[in-house]
Amino acid sequence: MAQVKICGLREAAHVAAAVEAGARYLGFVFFPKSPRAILPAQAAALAAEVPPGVARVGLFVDPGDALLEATLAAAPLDLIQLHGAESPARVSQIKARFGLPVMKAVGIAGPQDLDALWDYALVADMLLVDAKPPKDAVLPGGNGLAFDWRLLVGRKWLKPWLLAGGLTPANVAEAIRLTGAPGVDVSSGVETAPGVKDAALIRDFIREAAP
Ligand SMILES: O=C(O)c1ccccc1N[C@@H]1O[C@H](COP(=O)(O)O)[C@@H](O)[C@H]1O
Repeated sequence: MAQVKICGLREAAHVAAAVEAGARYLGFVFFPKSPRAILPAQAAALAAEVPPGVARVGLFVDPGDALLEATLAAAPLDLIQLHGAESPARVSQIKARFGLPVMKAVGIAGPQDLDALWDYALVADMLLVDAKPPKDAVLPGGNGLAFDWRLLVGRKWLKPWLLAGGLTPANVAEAIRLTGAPGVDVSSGVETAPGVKDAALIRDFIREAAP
């Protein structure tokens, strides 16, 4: 049964829907350019309602220490998701300085991108295997774009990992079957418009991913 992360949550009703349906990770986006961006104080209010056993994930894009410090001081988080161009050294530095596990996102467009997963597996606690964004994209993730899942067939990494990128209630079961992903992460695929989550889609997604 695949573990599910629902990312980009901003409303208590959607947090509750995800938790009740069995989500294992809930993501809060601390990247101002995202339509899913949330303030630390708002995330803190949502995070306070999350029961033990469900991890509260803070998503950052190339964050400086000051942003991490201020966000972590305001909102209780269990896992830091790094979704920018952070180097392996920066991942190690953030882990050491802030004392939280780190999940590093790696964008995949072709077989040449898979090597980076090995480098990050040495320093990150988890990997997030996502589609590489188009060159002109404003967001480095959360674009609802999938990559060729066949690239992952038969691959294993040293760390737990989640599959992401263009997943929806309609395709997530096939994505898990093909790749063997132990977990999946979704944002756009459970929305009716960018940044607008839908409780029914959240439930559908979790049911399809973790039947
Ligand atoms: O969701 C966002 O707005 C976002 C912004 C910046 C970086 C990553 C973001 N989301 C992550 O992107 C992937 C895939 O999202 P989608 O399902 O294709 O929309 C997922 O890991 C989100 O956590």
